[in-house]
Amino acid sequence: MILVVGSKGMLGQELMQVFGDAARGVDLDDIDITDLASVQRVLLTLKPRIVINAAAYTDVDGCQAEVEKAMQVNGEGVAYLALTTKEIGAKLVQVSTDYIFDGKKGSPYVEDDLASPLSIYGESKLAGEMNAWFNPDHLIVRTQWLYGHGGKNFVETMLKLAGERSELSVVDDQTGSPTWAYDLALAIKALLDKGCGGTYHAANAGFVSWNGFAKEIFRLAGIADIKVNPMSTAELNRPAPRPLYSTLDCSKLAQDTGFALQPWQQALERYLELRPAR
Ligand SMILES: NC(=O)C1=CN([C@@H]2O[C@H](COP(=O)(O)OP(=O)(O)OC[C@H]3O[C@@H](n4cnc5c(N)ncnc54)[C@H](OP(=O)(O)O)[C@@H]3O)[C@@H](O)[C@H]2O)C=CC1
Ligand SMILES: Cc1cn([C@H]2C[C@H](O)[C@@H](COP(=O)(O)OP(=O)(O)O[C@H]3O[C@@H](C)C(=O)[C@@H](O)[C@H]3O)O2)c(=O)[nH]c1=O
Repeated sequence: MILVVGSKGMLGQELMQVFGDAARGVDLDDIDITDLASVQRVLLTLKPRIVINAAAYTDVDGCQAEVEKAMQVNGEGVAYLALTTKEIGAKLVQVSTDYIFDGKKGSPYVEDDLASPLSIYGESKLAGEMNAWFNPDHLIVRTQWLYGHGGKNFVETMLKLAGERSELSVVDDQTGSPTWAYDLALAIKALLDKGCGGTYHAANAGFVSWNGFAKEIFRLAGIADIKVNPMSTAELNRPAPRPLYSTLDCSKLAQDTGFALQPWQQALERYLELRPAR
């Protein structure tokens, strides 16, 4: 059995869809990953073969203010999962982020590039990656700019704002690859099907700025009566610094599994098509 921890989250819900009957899900009502006794109770009872950790504290600005919570959920929680999965002979899949990089490389990041997080969220997720190594049988999958059904995300925020305003300012100096959580779940399945371990990057193909992403969301959603103005990250002045260029090179994933994520525009189009039904 595959245990999805954080199964009610945005990625967790897609993992439950993709793995179907092979998966069982737990979330905060059943397990608190910051509590070793809770992790041991659930894992020693259920004895999964694989644990996918999709639980995290993902509010990037929130992490900047709540450092201890960020380190506990995104860092220590992973240590507890790694130690306990090792104890029961299970594999640990840890989901991580482009925000472990500083965005100064100027070209897509490969798995071995040096991590240098700018924010507390990025630091806590890097701590989580390192803690995953407590279980030698681990798979770390880094992704970025996720959106999906049933989650708070940029696509849903833009569509909501379009109903309230006629003009928006969106940053045009941060570049990344918007990634559909469903496609990421398929990539994780492909990696597990091939028995892969170590670190992989998985994001939809191509890249864009948040501003360009917003414009494409409105174009595909048929929303013409909204103006999207450019804005710099400095002008937006959010509490947590973000990397300016953090696209992920996903060729290792393609080489080792034969699976490549579709271009981000196609994924977004499909997501918007399916959205009313979900
Ligand atoms: N969202 C994004 O843009 C990106 C996300 N990622 C990574 O992908 C993974 C999935 O992210 P996403 O689906 O957006 O996350 P969500 O925030 O949507 O879901 C996380 C889930 O974990 C639960 N959770 C929080 N704390 C604990 C805890 N202590 N014990 C057990 N469960 C807990 C949350 O419950 P509750 O809601 O009640 O707090 C929620 O159900 C994370 O590792 C994230 O860092 C990587 C790159 C981009
Ligand atoms: C709502 C809004 C956002 N923005 C900007 C702020 C930010 O730089 C960008 C996206 O906003 P978000 O709050 O969705 O971004 P953010 O929380 O930084 O998203 C990140 O989340 C974590 C969990 C990750 O791991 C990252 O890969 C990334 O997806 O758009 C505007 O410029 N105008 C707006 O009206």
